[in-house]
Amino acid sequence: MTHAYRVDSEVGRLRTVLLHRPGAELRRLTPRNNDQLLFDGIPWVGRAQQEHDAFAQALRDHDVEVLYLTELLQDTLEYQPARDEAIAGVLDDSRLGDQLRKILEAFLGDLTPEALTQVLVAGLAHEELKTGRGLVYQLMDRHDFVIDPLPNLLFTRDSSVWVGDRVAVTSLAMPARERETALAQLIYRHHPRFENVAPVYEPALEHLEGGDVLLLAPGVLAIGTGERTTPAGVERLARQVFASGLVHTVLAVPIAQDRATMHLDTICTMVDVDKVVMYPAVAYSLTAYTVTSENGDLRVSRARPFLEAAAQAMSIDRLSVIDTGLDPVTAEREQWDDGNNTLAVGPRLAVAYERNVETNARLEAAGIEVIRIEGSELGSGRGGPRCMSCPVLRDPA
Ligand SMILES: NC(=[NH2+])NCCC[C@H](N)C(=O)O
Repeated sequence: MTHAYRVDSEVGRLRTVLLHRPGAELRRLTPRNNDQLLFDGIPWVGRAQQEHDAFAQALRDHDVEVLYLTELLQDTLEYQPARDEAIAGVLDDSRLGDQLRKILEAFLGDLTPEALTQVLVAGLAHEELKTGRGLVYQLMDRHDFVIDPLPNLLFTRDSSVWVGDRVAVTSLAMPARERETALAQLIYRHHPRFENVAPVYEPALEHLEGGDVLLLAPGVLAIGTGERTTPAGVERLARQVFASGLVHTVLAVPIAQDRATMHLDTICTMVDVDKVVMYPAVAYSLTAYTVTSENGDLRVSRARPFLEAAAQAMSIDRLSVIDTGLDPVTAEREQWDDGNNTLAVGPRLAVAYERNVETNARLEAAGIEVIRIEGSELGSGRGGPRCMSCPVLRDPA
C-alpha cells in the first residue's frame, strides 16, 4: 500500500508519527558510560517503557497512528540489500581490525532480521560475541562494546525530519549518535511504506540535527545553530530545501552552545499556527538571520529579533509567545526538564511532561489544551515529547 506522507507545519493535526520504544539499549547505561552516551542518569528501564507506552497510547487516543522504528527496521532487514548495507555500516569501524571484523561479519550474517535489529539498536557487548578472538578482542576491556548501543534512538526527531513530502535524514553531531542516521536511512530507503519518498537531505559532512529544525509555516523553517547544528549544516539544508522548491525562507537562529539548550526545540516549540512556548530567559533576546535564495545563491540578512523575523517570514502580524511568566529559578528548572519541548497534536493541543507544573498551567491559561504524560525516567536522556517523536503525516494547519 502506498502512503502519501507530508508535514508542512508543527501544529497541523497529527496523523502519523514515528517513535522508538526504549529497550535493551537503555540497560547498557552505567555510571561509567552515561556521560558519553548522553544520558544524565541511569534510567529505570521498565518504568521508562511504561512511560513511553503511555505516551504512545495518549497519541493513539487522539487518533494518531504510531509507527515503531524497530518494527520498520525489522521489516527492512528482510531484504538482502538492506541487510548488507546495515552490516557493512557496523563493520566500517576503525576500532575493529581485520580479524575481529571478519568474525563479527560472520556473526551478524547468521542473525534473523529480528535479532539483527536488536543488535543494531542495543549494540553488542564483548562477552556476547562468543566467537570473539584475536588481538583486538583480547585487548578489549570486558565492559567495551563491539558494537555501541544507541540509547538516544528514543529521540526520533533528531535523526530525521520531514519537510513537505520529503524527508531529511540528518547528520548527528555527537559520536554516540552517529549510527542512528544509518538506521533511519535504511528504513527510508528500503521500507515499502516510503517507496515513493525522495530524500531532500541525506547525511553529509556538516552537522545538522532534527531537534534544531522548526517548520514555522509552510515554506518557512527556523533552524537553531549551537551545540549540535553548525552554521554549515544550516547552509547545507537551506540549499537543499530551496532547490527542492519546498521552502522559501530559512531563519538561522543562534542558540547557546550548552547541554541545557542543545537544540532549538529545548527552548521553543509551537502550540498554534501563531503561538510558541518559549523559555522566558531567551524569548525576547533570541535573534535570527533570514536566509533566502537569490539566483541560485544564498542571501543572508543582518541579525534581527527572532520573533520579528519569524512573523515576517510567516506573513503574520505577530508570532506570540505564551507568557510562562515564571520566576527565573522555576523557569530554568522547567526548561531543563523539557517544559518548552511540547509536541502539538493539533492547533492548541499539545503533549507535555506533567512535571512542569507551572509551564503547563500557563499554557492552559493561554487556551492550550495540555495532554500530560509522565516522564521521570524518559527525561533522564534530556528530551521531551517533541524530541521523542518524528511526525511523518500532519494535516495542513
Ligand atoms: N530534540 C531534542 N531536544 N533531543 C534531545 C536529545 C537528547 C539526547 N540525550 C542528546 O543528548 O542528544
